Amino acid sequence: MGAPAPPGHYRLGTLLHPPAAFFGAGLGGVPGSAYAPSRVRGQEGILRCHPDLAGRELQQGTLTAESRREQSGAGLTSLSADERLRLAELNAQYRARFGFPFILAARLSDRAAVQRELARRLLCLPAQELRTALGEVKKIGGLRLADLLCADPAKL
Ligand SMILES: NC(=O)N[C@H]1NC(=O)NC1=O
Repeated sequence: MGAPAPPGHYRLGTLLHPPAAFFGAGLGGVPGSAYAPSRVRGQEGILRCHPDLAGRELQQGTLTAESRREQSGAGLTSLSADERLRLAELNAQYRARFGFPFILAARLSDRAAVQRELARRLLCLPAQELRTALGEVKKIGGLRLADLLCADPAKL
């Protein structure tokens, strides 16, 4: 057994053996109850398990291997100091506005698009943003699962 994941991380295992909240309160959707407070709390809890893009964990080298690979693929490991600062400011504004970190499937993006998308989504309404962020979590999980199964993500 390895060391437990540092706070603020989710591990692949949590995507593959998720708590009931992941599918029940989290990503599933029973029409009519989608905005019950406990459901929203469960969903936000899932989002808060994600590390910031180009955030502290990346700088400190404490990201999971999967996150590091994804963030590196989007060019977030080779940002200039200015780009890093700008992203940190936007991440902080986003977290202050929505109460959870900005989430994007980094493997489907690049450094310019990450910053553009972060600035755009900062202006969205909270309920809409919650849906978008959960959609990104699904994409990240789907891509990781496809890797494990050596499958085409579009066919999962
Ligand atoms: N905040 C955030 O989106 N983090 C994640 N996204 C991704 O593709 N890998 C991550 O670590």
